[in-house]
Amino acid sequence: MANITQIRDFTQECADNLSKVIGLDVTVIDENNIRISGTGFHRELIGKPVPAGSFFETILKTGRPGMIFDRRENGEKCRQCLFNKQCTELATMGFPITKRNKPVGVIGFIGFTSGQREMIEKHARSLTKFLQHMSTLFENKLLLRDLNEEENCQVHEQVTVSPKRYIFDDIVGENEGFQRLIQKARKIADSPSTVLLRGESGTGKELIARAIHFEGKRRKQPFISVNCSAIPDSLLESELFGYEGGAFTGAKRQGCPGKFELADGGTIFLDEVGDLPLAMQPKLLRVLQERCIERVGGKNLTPLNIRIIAATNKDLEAMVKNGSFREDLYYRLNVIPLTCLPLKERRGDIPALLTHFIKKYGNILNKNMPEMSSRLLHALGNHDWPGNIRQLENVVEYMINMNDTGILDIPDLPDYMGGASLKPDRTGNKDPALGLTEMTANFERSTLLKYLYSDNGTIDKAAAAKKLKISLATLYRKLEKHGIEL
Ligand SMILES: Nc1ncnc2c1ncn2[C@@H]1O[C@H](COP(=O)(O)OP(=O)(O)OP(=O)(O)O)[C@@H](O)[C@H]1O
Repeated sequence: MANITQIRDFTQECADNLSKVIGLDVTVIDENNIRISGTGFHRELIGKPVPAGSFFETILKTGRPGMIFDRRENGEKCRQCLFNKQCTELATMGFPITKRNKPVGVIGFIGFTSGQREMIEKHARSLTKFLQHMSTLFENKLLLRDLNEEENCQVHEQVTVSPKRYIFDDIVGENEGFQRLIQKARKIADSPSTVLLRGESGTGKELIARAIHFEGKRRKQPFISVNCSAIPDSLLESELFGYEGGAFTGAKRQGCPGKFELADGGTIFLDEVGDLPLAMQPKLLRVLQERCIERVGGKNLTPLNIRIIAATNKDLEAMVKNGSFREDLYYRLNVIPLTCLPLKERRGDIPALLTHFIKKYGNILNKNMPEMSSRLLHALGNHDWPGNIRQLENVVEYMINMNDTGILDIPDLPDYMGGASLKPDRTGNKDPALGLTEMTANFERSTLLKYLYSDNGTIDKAAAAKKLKISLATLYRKLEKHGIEL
């Protein structure tokens, strides 16, 4: 269950803005008497406890708002405070922040000058009302967080409000095409425009969607991920758009917000958007066009401020042609198309990805970082990777679990990798239907890959050319012919 400390970025942002507009200092404390936000003098005290016996502590204990117009005259309210003698505040007012009727913090205004003291006295009523509204806003924020966490654990695991924060620096890959993609993604992180991520499964689409969100202006707001293909058609509409109380049998009495509402202010990631049933497509189109939603069983439109990032591995253009995907929706989604390259087109990134995953799973599984034999590196560099980076990651996780020699090698590979076919000197001639030309090309490709890696696993083109008795220029030509990017 969320506590006020978890929304301290938000409370600080509110405190800063309020202070700027109203001209008083603002502070917020949590249920343990720790100052979590503050402006002016109190900014320096964030993270520290407020003095024992303070006026704010009393508000927290009693759950009742209070004010001191002039500390010099109403001194009795501060008598218990340990800081009483040194305190330079002239006037103050505080309002409890409650969650389900229980005080969980206090928000208050403070005046240090006589001008500020007069302001508090003169506008006491409206300032109290204002603090009350702020307190309600914080409570709503906490309740929404709880709801998100609750939803996260519910039946539809595919719909997540995930805390996984990725930034572009977490994304591994030096391949030129991949770097171009990252540059474009960085450029549009702050923009509100819709993004359509394309690419095979496991190529990093969600990772990039998260990095766009967490490096953009919306980073402090929710990132809601929805896998459109995993939610039964009958539930999809209420999951996405929410429902009003009594909208259908079994509906919660108070209704329920949908994922679009939960993403308000932030980003919704619609994964597998190509699997959205035709009947749902006009509803998504409406959100894209009008930026508002209507709950199931509702009569009102709710305006939303959301960024939409969609992803698919489907051939949407072919789907538009055969009528299974609406053309108008396709164009609305395809504003900023970004394509993630399959691993086979960026094999040069395999060593760096392997190192990255070895480090990751070495840490997770609490094992010393194992090394990798160069023949395993050759073999993995040469594999087809139909499951792309996700498959590569799974293979590393499996091997680290199984290995106890400290050096990962071919025998550590999972059986489903087809052990023998991964031997480093494989020719790739598994398919009996291949003709001599393809067999020769496959052999040439795997030989190039085999020789490119030096014994310590690094790539050495000059040494490879020398061993293969070809010039460096010929080596480059062949690498290009086989689409090997290093
Ligand atoms: N460039 C990368 N650097 C580090 N890890 C990566 C990279 N690309 C993908 N991964 C990892 O690979 C896994 C799959 O990535 P992700 O879920 O983003 O792929 P996807 O294209 O969205 O897959 P799907 O289409 O199946 O949903 C994740 O664990 C992710 O962390």
